[in-house]
Amino acid sequence: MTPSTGITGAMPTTDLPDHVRVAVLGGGSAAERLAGLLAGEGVAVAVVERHLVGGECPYYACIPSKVMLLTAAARTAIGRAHDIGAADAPLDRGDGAEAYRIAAGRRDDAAADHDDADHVRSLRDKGVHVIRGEGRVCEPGRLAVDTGEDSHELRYDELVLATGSTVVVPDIPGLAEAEPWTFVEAWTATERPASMLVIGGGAVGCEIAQAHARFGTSVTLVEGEELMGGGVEPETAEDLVALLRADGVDVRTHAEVSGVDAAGQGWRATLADGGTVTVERIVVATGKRPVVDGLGLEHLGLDPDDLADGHLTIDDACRVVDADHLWAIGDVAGIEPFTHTANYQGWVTAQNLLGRPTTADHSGIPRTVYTAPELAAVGMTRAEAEEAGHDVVHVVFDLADTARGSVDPADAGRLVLVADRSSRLLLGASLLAPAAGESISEFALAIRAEIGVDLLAELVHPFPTWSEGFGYALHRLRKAVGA
Ligand SMILES: Cc1cc2nc3c(=O)[nH]c(=O)nc-3n(C[C@H](O)[C@H](O)[C@H](O)COP(=O)(O)OP(=O)(O)OC[C@H]3O[C@@H](n4cnc5c(N)ncnc54)[C@H](O)[C@@H]3O)c2cc1C
Ligand SMILES: NC(=O)c1ccc[n+]([C@@H]2O[C@H](COP(=O)([O-])OP(=O)(O)OC[C@H]3O[C@@H](n4cnc5c(N)ncnc54)[C@H](O)[C@@H]3O)[C@@H](O)[C@H]2O)c1
Repeated sequence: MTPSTGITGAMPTTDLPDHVRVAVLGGGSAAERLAGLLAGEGVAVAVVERHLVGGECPYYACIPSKVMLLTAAARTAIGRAHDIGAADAPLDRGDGAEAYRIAAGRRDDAAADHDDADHVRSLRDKGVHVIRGEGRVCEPGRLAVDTGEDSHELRYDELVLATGSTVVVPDIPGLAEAEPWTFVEAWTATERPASMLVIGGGAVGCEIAQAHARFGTSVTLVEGEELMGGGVEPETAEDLVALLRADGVDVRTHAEVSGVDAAGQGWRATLADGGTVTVERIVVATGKRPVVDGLGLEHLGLDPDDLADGHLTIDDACRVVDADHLWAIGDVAGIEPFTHTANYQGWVTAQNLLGRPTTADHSGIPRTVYTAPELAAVGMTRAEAEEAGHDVVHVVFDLADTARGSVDPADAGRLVLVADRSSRLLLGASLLAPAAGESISEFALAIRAEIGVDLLAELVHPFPTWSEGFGYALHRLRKAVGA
């Protein structure tokens, strides 16, 4: 399914500027933050967007997924309340179809029915030129923008690439014929499939799997490695597996889909171990790559085929290395690709373009999977810390061993903390707990501000919260680094 796009607020081509100080290619989260800040200080800035101003986050990604996950969690809470005698009506787990439809209505309201008029208005009110069209560099200092009606030439002094990322579809025989969904279809569909195979167990795959399972879809999740592809500590990845299984998801880690073929009204996936899974719908959630092709970067001396890891290399001011007057922010820069990073890099770049030298520090950027409970991580895993040459110590703390855990045992996951023995600094944290995305900021601050484990261990946490357990874990970590 291709969602409808609200092409509203289009600028008449006669009003398009010929020259701006800063041109921003792509109009997602990163661009909105940057352009708004620059225009607010009187800089002539244009944003060129080929689809929806606001990018993926408000319409297809962060916002719709969180509405569905939160609604699914509320539905599960009703079931639990019934189980402990606090609610009369039992949850009919067999029929989530109607609940899904209602949730999808809320979701589409939150996504403004894929109409970007508010985002366009907000930018224009700040004085940003919003140009609807596909942009590409035609020579240094010039962009050609295909507006659909004609080609407009826009001259710029500085160019900021904010073109985001695109889904990577694995090369599996027969998969293309099955017309697999990506996150776009999964988070815009008005009906939920009866059964679904999700390929890839990163944030996208886990969020899709849990929400759909909780609305009654029969979900199988196949991940080639551990869940989250090794990006979080193994204990919290195991907790996530247990959580999804408790929701009825058939989780297969270290598994591979070797082929897909038609089976009745659906699709049969054959796994490398010889097993098969037959489903109505296949969803691909195997990662994304930066959008660097077709932007005319060769006119700026860059060859997209030669980029390390497929993304542009930026310095700590967000300037593209080995290019002049070129900056990159958000997913296209390939560093901690989240909306909060896009916003942060937009701010850093704005400061630099405004003549206030500012460096980006990506050390304390949190990563959260919004399952219920949430999985959040920041900094390095112990494997990454060892690889980086640190003298690593780590502790694993079970949050069930807290007063809060005795009150709410179903939600207790684990906290893993990683520190460097010689510097006595925290290097990383992975946490599976309710609202982990909120409480991970404590560890993000510690990493970013280099607060040592001795002081952290003396912080007093409220009783009886999950964070009380952080105190116990930090005391153990202090002991582990030694006197
Ligand atoms: C399912 C899902 C859920 C997510 N949930 C979260 C979450 O909860 N929290 C979080 O922090 N992050 C989340 N993310 C990540 C987040 O969506 C991205 O990191 C963020 O949106 C990146 O912003 P951006 O501005 O770099 O890119 P985008 O939002 O992708 O914007 C780039 C824009 O550039 C445009 N463009 C590209 N090429 C051209 C061109 N040649 N001319 C004109 N326009 C062009 C595109 O149309 C697009 O609108 C999620 C991602 C997914 C896929
Ligand atoms: N809550 C959030 O902040 C949030 C939510 C969703 C997405 N995102 C962002 O969106 C981007 C894309 O997320 P994603 O989950 O698609 O990508 P990802 O790269 O984070 O995870 C992809 C997963 O798929 C696995 N995989 C790859 N190929 C496979 C194959 N052929 N078979 C089985 N497994 C395979 C990988 O091992 C990995 O675990 C990321 O940058 C992510 O951070 C963020």
